Amino acid sequence: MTYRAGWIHFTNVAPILDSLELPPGVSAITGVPTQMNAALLAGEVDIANISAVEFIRHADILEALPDFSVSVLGPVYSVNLFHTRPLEDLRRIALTAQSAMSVALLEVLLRERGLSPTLERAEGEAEELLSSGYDGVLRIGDSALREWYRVVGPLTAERTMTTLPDSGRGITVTDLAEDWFRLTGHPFTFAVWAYRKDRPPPPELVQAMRVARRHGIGHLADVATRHAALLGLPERVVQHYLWNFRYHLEAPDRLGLQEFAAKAVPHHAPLSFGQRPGEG
Ligand SMILES: C=C(O[C@@H]1C=C(C(=O)O)C=C[C@H]1O)C(=O)O
Repeated sequence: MTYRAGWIHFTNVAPILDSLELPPGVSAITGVPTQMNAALLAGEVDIANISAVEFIRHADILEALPDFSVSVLGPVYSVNLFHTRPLEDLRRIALTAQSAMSVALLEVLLRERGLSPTLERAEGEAEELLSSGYDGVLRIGDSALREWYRVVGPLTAERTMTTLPDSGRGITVTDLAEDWFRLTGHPFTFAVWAYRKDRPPPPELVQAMRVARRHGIGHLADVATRHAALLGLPERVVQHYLWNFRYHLEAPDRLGLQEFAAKAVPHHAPLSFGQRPGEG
């Protein structure tokens, strides 16, 4: 029987997925986070890089690979709240239907501040939604990265990725991963590679993923050049964006994940991870 994978193929997973060669007997489909979350939970795929919050919510039936994640310490650049008033004054926020993780993170960050604006699902570009009745817009992934750069860019000799302002064109951009870092001092884990406990991946697939990741990270400049062209962004932006991710679910990432789990899903089942290479 074929083993079925579901990949969220945003640019941030390009260093793992672009050069992945699926072993015989493994097939793959792609989609946005909410589609892949649903596909895994419905049993339509056997493994997927899903929103970490769904892994936490379904910790009774899911297990995660022990050494794969999409995490960051500090800003992520592609999970953004675009807003036209200070956070404290926001009344109506448009959420993206693509994401489970960023919505759960936004809810935690608002609750920590004692804020309760109206949250509604609405698609479209942040700038358009901000001029049609919303004072905040949550966006993720490649389009959020592009919109962030349109608002706060361009980079110059003096303005680097770490010194760009957080506003432009009358819009402020709050990077949710950076806000999480200010609140907790921990990394934030957006995605883990989860599978149903009764359908663990064949070892050849996990090994192929490790090989692909090593290749991607070893050739990050090439990956960035290719994706900068696809995204229509400067190479400098995409190289920094990719370099900034933590792809190995290391101890600090797990700490951040546990802390998020305690805040967002208080009564979750214990999180389970497969064996690390060389363990057991
Ligand atoms: C950081 C990102 O990570 C993604 C965001 C997800 C979500 O918001 O549910 C899910 C998987 C991640 O790969 C992003 O795409 O901007």
